[in-house]
Amino acid sequence: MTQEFIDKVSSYLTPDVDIAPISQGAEAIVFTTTTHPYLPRAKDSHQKYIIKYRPPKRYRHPQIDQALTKHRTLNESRLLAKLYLIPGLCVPQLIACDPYNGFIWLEFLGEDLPGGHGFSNLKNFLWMHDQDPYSDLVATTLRKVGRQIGLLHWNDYCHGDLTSSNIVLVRDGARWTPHLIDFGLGSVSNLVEDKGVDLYVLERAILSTHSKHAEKYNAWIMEGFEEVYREQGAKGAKKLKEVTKRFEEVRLRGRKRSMLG
Ligand SMILES: Nc1ncnc2c1ncn2[C@@H]1O[C@H](COP(=O)(O)OP(=O)(O)OP(=O)(O)O)[C@@H](O)[C@H]1O
Repeated sequence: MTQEFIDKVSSYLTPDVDIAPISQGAEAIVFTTTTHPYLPRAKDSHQKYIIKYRPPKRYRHPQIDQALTKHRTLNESRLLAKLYLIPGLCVPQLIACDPYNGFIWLEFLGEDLPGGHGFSNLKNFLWMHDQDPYSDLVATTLRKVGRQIGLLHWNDYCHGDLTSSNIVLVRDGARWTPHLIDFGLGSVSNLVEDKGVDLYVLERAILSTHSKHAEKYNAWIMEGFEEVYREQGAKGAKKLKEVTKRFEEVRLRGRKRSMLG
């Protein structure tokens, strides 16, 4: 992560806002902060927030770059605000958005897993349980992951980059509640194609990182996903058929593609 960006962000936010970089992706630099954008700091509070910043891309024409940053920041913020209102769906709460400068402030989710297993995203959680992959805890958590995706799709939203790192687990006693993060490529969509691709991307992600147990893991995710649709009666069952059929087609296309190289 370049110091130049950190200094730029720090001077824009003023020194009153502490920032610690945690990730630099293709799109954005993500920081944690203990400062809320407009509430006073509670005494002894260890509350953390996320600041997601889309830096300018020098290779783009400045005006196009500004317009794109504004569009993507707004798109992600709007989606999060709408998704947060869907009962049962778990996404980070949107705290503030500065689309012209490419900043989003979010609720911080998750924690460090015990035993140095890293941050509590689904990928690390599955690594942590590599020795007990068929435990009730793993099965229940993966079904809950499937339910989150089911709820997202049933409400006609698609994620666009559904990997196991973009599913954060929040501790709830001895259990975990999956939350979906990173809606930078998300969309409002009723297209079965988009839903099939979401399911395929996650299936591939799990296959590539947890190949030994991937079949079982993906089956549990699909159980949770299907449950949500079936709860909607005949209409849900019909839509489920369409999505799973397209998922199978996307999978076949993916196989052909990987055979051809
Ligand atoms: N609300 C959140 N709570 C906790 N951690 C978060 C949150 N949002 C993002 N992160 C952390 O920051 C990382 C990057 O965030 P995000 O995926 O939104 O950015 P990105 O630039 O689109 O990333 P990438 O290009 O790698 O997909 C996440 O993988 C996660 O570890």
